[in-house]
Amino acid sequence: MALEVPPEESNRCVRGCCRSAAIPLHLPAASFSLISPIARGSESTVYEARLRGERVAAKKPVLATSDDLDKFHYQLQLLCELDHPGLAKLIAAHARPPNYLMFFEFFEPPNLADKIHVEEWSPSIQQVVNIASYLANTLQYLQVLGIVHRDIKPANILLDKDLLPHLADFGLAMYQKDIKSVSVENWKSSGKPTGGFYKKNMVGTLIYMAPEILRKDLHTEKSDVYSFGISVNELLTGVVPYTDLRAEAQAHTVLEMTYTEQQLTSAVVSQGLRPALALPESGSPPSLLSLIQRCWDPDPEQRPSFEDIIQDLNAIQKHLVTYSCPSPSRSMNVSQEGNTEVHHYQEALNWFNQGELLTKKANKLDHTVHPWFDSFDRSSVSIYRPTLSWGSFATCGRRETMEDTHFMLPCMSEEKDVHSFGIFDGHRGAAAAEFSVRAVPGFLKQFGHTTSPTDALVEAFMKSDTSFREELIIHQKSKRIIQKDWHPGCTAVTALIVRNKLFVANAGDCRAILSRAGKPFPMTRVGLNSLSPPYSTD
Ligand SMILES: Nc1ncnc2c1ncn2[C@@H]1O[C@H](COP(=O)(O)OP(=O)(O)OP(=O)(O)O)[C@@H](O)[C@H]1O
Ligand SMILES: [Mn+2]
Repeated sequence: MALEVPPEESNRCVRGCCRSAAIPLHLPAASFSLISPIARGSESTVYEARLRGERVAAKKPVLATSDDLDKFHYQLQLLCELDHPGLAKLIAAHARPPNYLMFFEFFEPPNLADKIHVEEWSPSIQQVVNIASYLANTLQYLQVLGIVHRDIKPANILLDKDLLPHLADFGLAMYQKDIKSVSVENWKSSGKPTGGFYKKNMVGTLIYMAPEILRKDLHTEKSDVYSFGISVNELLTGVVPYTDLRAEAQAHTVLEMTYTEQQLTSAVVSQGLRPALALPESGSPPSLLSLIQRCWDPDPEQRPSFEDIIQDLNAIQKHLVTYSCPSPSRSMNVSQEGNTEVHHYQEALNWFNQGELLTKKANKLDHTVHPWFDSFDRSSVSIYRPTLSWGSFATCGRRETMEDTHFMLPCMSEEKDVHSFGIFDGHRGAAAAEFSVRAVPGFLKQFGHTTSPTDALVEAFMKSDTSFREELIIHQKSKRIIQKDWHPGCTAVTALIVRNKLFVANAGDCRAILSRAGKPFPMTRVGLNSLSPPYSTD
């Protein structure tokens, strides 16, 4: 086998139907090796593997028929189109005989199912809402692309080290348009659906399957909503659906002893049987329990869309955050808002999460160098080390809601001599300020490994600005933001202290003032997007 792959062949599969500018689809044999199996399914085996020295997960499908091969190419085409931080990312594939393999970003076991039922992990309500919310965002992304996943369940959800969920297993995923075309074809050719049609369309895992799927109707986004609801309840209760057991090993036996497949199917379809809902005594907010019940409504039309789900979860999350960690700005927010129930539609999006998600993705890179310290003379042993104290106060002013945000990150990186603080003053709503308060420090950490402090600040500002605009456009396109001509923004000021140097950056009219021996010293110029030269803190 050739060691090198000609460049024109590296980004396409053997048939030429799968192409990607970014993902190599034809690898030299020497570039990868399979180490040991992680999971064996009926359709594929997943291995821990190495790809160009990196630890990855390799999925090797069982390819027994030409139909299996078609499915592999279909899945690969679909995966090549996806790019979202909430997914287990495809990083390469080998789509040529004799080896058909897909390589994914590696996630340390256990997956969410094993975490709940083998480790018997009991997440807090906050953690459940967080996971549900990230997952709903990912599913919303798929829905905008017209994709249904068709196998949402905890075993297909992988966790990163921050316990954020990444959706995996696109073995059954399809474009909604293709599901329709299958049905039309079948009706045309035989006048009624064939057995093959039933088999092809009735996929997924029984306990997570919506009644319409069990009735052999077509799968829609709302069938994914159903499986999502069952999964969130499972996370909340820790119990395998339709059993009262936490540990999976016995649960399967109990499930089989209690119901045959047909009995369970008919109970779910005709008698509205559902898993036992989490109890309010467990601390689950009633709004969360009602959301789960709406997700598993027998009528798909009555189930919320992922858009609705995200909106509900954001409201729940806000409530939880407000009560579990009151901060000056948060509590101010509550007292100012009182119990007004008016929610602006665009505020239903969780901009904090959006900003964080974005930088999380890139922060995975493992860096060792830190050029921020390069500008320091290492020979000067006795450099001045400032003693830091910090605090914040926020007040809402005359507005109805708080539109300003801030972050305080003393000792922001592994290097304890780096500290950062920032304030964002929201304009036309809090969206940009909420997004930036997570995005700017995220990007600062990221760029801190490649550029000088000044460049890192410039880059962090610019990148947050462009990313926020991109997010806005995406959500406007997906109709999560329906308000026309809405242009939220914010001004910003950030202070970055690296050892004994202070760097200040501002955009717009946020000001930083240094008090030097009681004398005010302006660090920023109002109205200009400016970066101040470094000031020695001594
Ligand atoms: N990227 C990954 N990193 C680490 N582990 C993974 C990864 N992808 C999959 N796994 C592990 O392998 C298991 C099976 O993966 P996946 O669901 O993609 O394959 P499958 O053959 O379709 O499985 P099944 O048929 O059982 O649903 C997952 O539950 C997870 O534990
Ligand atoms: Mn799976």
